[in-house]
Amino acid sequence: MPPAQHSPHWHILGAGAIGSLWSAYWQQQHFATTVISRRHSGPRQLELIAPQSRFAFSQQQLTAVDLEQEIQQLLITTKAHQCLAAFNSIQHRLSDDAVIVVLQNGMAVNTLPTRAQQRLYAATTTDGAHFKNDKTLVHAGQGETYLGPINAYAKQLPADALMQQLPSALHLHYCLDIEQRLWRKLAINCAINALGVKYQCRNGELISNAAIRQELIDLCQEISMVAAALELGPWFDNLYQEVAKVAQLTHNNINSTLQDINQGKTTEIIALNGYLCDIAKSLQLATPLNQALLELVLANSPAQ
Ligand SMILES: NC(=O)C1=CN([C@@H]2O[C@H](COP(=O)(O)OP(=O)(O)OC[C@H]3O[C@@H](n4cnc5c(N)ncnc54)[C@H](OP(=O)(O)O)[C@@H]3O)[C@@H](O)[C@H]2O)C=CC1
Ligand SMILES: CC(C)(CO)C(=O)C(=O)O
Repeated sequence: MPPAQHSPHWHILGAGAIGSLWSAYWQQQHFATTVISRRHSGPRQLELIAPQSRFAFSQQQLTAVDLEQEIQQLLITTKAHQCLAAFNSIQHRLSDDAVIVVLQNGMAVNTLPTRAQQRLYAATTTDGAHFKNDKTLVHAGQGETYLGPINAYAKQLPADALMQQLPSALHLHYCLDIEQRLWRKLAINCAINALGVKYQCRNGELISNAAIRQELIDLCQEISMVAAALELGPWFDNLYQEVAKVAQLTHNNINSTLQDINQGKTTEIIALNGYLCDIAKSLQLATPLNQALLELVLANSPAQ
């Protein structure tokens, strides 16, 4: 079926696992999408294996140089440390009133030099997606995605106007406190990921092993201290309990930082514990546990 008339055309910058997942579901709804790739131009045939469905889809790929069309709607799903460079590579193609959604871990969304009337949103997800091979994408866990406005112009657009453009197969929630949600995810990742690297363990062992659990509790206290100084709210007061719930729910997971290291990839650690340590420093707070874990992960990572 051809794309519905007047349906939005989404460009996806960072078509790895999450970006391709969104592109698959958009295509299922017959929305036009274009993937902006660092390396390739041309079509790509893929298959999505999801909890409730399985279907073939294709991606139209273009490099930033080959882009001709003005971008009106942009989803950014690079890793956090890739976000600014990726954004800068396509800036000139963005319309003055483009809608930009940044879905990734960390806070890089706050560094993007958007123009005054561009609408900037951030999103955070507990969906799980990975490529089984070059052509097969797996939507491993149906999660929840929270999305909300970052700048004043985005706040002016009614939530429905944006939500009806997004894939209906995903569990999406519009929220006005998206910064708070990003911080929650950041705190959870700061607690789980580097410690998982230190002990080379799955998430569940962080709470089932008494010695590691004590380290996790201490780490959570340090993160809560920073959150308290930033007045992020009572959710962070019982951070260990929140982290333990996530570790339990994902007990069989190898966290994404450990996976990146195992695959020889650059990790997002600078955007996680690195970001937290920088904020703490600016508040004159000491975060020795986060700092030590940051250094440990960097020492185990390929060049950042
Ligand atoms: N996968 C998951 O289950 C989850 C992921 N997340 C978060 O979502 C974000 C995306 O994760 P994920 O999809 O797994 O990551 P991937 O590494 O699979 O995807 C990132 C993509 O960005 C591309 N990219 C990087 N720089 C550029 C650039 N300058 N121009 C164009 N493309 C670029 C990469 O392309 P190249 O091939 O060229 O490197 C890659 O395809 C991360 O922040 C992650 O933490 C959150 C929850 C779950
Ligand atoms: C929640 C958690 C820790 C699940 O593994 C994650 O987001 C990650 O691995 O980055």
